[in-house]
Amino acid sequence: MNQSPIIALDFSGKKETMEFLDLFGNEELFVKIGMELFYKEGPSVISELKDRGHDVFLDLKLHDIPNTVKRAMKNLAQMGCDLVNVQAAGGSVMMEAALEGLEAGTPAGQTRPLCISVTQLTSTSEEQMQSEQLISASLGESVIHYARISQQAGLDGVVCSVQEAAMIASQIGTGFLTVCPGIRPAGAAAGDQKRVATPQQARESGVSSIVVGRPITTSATPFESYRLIKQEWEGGQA
Ligand SMILES: O=C(O)c1cc(=O)[nH]c(=O)n1[C@@H]1O[C@H](COP(=O)(O)O)[C@@H](O)[C@H]1O
Repeated sequence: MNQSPIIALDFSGKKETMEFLDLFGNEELFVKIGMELFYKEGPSVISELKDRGHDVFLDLKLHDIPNTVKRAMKNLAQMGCDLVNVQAAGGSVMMEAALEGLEAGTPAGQTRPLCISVTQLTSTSEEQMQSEQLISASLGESVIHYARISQQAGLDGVVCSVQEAAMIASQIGTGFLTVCPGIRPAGAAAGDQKRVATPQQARESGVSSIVVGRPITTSATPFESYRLIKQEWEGGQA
């Protein structure tokens, strides 16, 4: 998978999104389309981003009964995105169904989008997980458990925080993707994120990919912020 930091394009519409991307010139990016943008613009935003040469993570976090997820994934596979996701809490049968849908929908001659599951949102603390989801295990144990059932279902990896990534690599294997949001350069505001880490900590923990939104999208100089985060993530000098 493309190793560039994945930029979360959490914008309200296409115009704002494209104006933002124009600031990056010809840089080939890995971008993430979330619910806000997709629910406004629909599939056309994916093809426009692909036409601009970007890799696309479509982050809709599917979580429904297996039949519904399978049929939805069949449609998403036809949109040309590179990476999609589901909520691991939907269960292993739902995750298997997601893969079946993706395989059925992938046009002949193309590779199916990678599929990862969200374990515990990076905006969730251990205390909140235990009191609201009534999970008595630790947050780390819950993430590992979800990672294990996701791998058994055939998924390509998980979304987790940097804090759990090394444990997943050692217990599940390094070929299994760990895609980590909650990335904050030193001193940046955490906002609603609870399990945060710097790009350097992400690199040192061996995560596969980082997802970065507001530290880039709300910056006065987005391309410069992206460049610095990428440098720190790759281990170069800022
Ligand atoms: O699936 C995701 O992408 C995701 C999972 C998760 O556990 N936490 C999380 O923050 N995300 C997404 O990652 C992005 C993080 O954005 P910032 O907090 O602005 O950097 C947002 O678009 C979230 O929707």
